[in-house]
Amino acid sequence: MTTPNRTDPRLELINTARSFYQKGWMVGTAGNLSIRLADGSFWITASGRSKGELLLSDFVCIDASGKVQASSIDVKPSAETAIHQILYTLFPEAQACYHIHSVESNLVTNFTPEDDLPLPPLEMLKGLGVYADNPSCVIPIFANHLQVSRIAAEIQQRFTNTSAQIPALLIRNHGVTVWASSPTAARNYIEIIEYIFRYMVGARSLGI
Ligand SMILES: CSC[C@@H](O)[C@@H](O)C(=O)COP(=O)(O)O
Ligand SMILES: [Zn+2]
Repeated sequence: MTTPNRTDPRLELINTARSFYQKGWMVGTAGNLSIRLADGSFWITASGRSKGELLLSDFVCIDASGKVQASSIDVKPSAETAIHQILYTLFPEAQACYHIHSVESNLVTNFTPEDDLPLPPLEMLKGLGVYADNPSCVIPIFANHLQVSRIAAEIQQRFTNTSAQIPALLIRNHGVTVWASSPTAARNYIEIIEYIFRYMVGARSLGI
């Protein structure tokens, strides 16, 4: 294993996973996080590891062609690596991709049978890059296939045909994924989209 230094991206992912775990968004082994490096490779959480207590050894490096790098072959990559891979391909500016399983991100996927969920016109949308008066914004919902490669293929198909209004997507009864140009931005996007989902669930329970 390589020796970590202060700029080792795995340290950022360990801290972020612990923070998301404490918020109840990465309980048990749920969710996966990745950071892309300058050479196109990316570090991703290993499959089935407790996200509240990740170690430097709980990561796999995937090279730009999608193969596990030789130094990581004894660790199994996240089962959802194909989703990170396709998002990095679709959005070349993306440097981080975070996927979490909050209760609210599951609940809101049942608010519509359609493959787009309208978001309320909240000020917080500006934090996702939506600047408009009374914005009309949607987040795409994908089916949760057991075969993750099918989810990745449908993401590819959809974003090849339609641009993304916000850097986030939902998988039905599963969770939310964001991509961003930096790890800090990805963390902010997760926190902002979660605030919006919490608002939506609260508003529905109040009947407004
Ligand atoms: C708690 S099971 C969740 C998994 O099936 C999956 O959806 C997930 O997010 C974590 O899978 P992993 O392979 O550990 O990255
Ligand atoms: Zn998941």
